[in-house]
Amino acid sequence: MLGEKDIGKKLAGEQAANEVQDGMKVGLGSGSTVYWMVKRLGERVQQGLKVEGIPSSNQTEQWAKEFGVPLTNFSQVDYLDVTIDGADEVDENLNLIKGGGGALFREKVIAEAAKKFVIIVDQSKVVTQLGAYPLPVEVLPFGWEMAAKSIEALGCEWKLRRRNNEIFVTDNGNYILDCDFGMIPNPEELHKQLKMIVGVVETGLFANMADKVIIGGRETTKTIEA
Ligand SMILES: O=C(CO)[C@H](O)[C@H](O)COP(=O)(O)O
Repeated sequence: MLGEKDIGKKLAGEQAANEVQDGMKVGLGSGSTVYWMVKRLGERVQQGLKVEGIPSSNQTEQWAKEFGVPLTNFSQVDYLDVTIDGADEVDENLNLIKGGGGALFREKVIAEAAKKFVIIVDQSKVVTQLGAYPLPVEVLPFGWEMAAKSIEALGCEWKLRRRNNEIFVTDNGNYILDCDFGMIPNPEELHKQLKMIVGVVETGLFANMADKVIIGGRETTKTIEA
């Protein structure tokens, strides 16, 4: 049986998939909310919907194949009609923290490539200000310790992400630093500062990018548009 959060994720994911139109090129985000979106999209493909997706992670690629969503890549298409992705936090201005699953770099690429960027979350992800969730920052393995020192100097405590006692390695072969900055009053400025640091590949701050957020509750969804 699904818990309350999972019901919200499923409702939001399915609604976003239901809004995809015939012929669209779709950026497929990552995470457990995206799972429901890809599953529903696959059902619609079986019913005749024509779409092509670009996945943002190996896991999403696997789900797309499992559910029968046709895939393409950036050598075949130069834009996406819509990208649908989850988030770890969403603030009142639709700024996001992403990267809990470690797919933030590819997620940012498919978000940038899309005419419309739609976020799907359960109610628990909505906050007044970003920062309770530690900010994921993807760094190159070579000299990551140097990048970590520079990031720390911006005022955070960081942890190198591990999984099963091993260093977590992204689909791009990089590491993730989970950075606790406390509350983040200016996400765009912090993102810019982090991107200046040598070795930082991408940050999980998605400032002023989302066009629409679908929030799944226990029984219904609520939509906020930018
Ligand atoms: O940014 C992400 C992965 O890098 C995910 O979209 C984010 O972590 C939300 O995941 P979930 O839907 O499982 O809560």
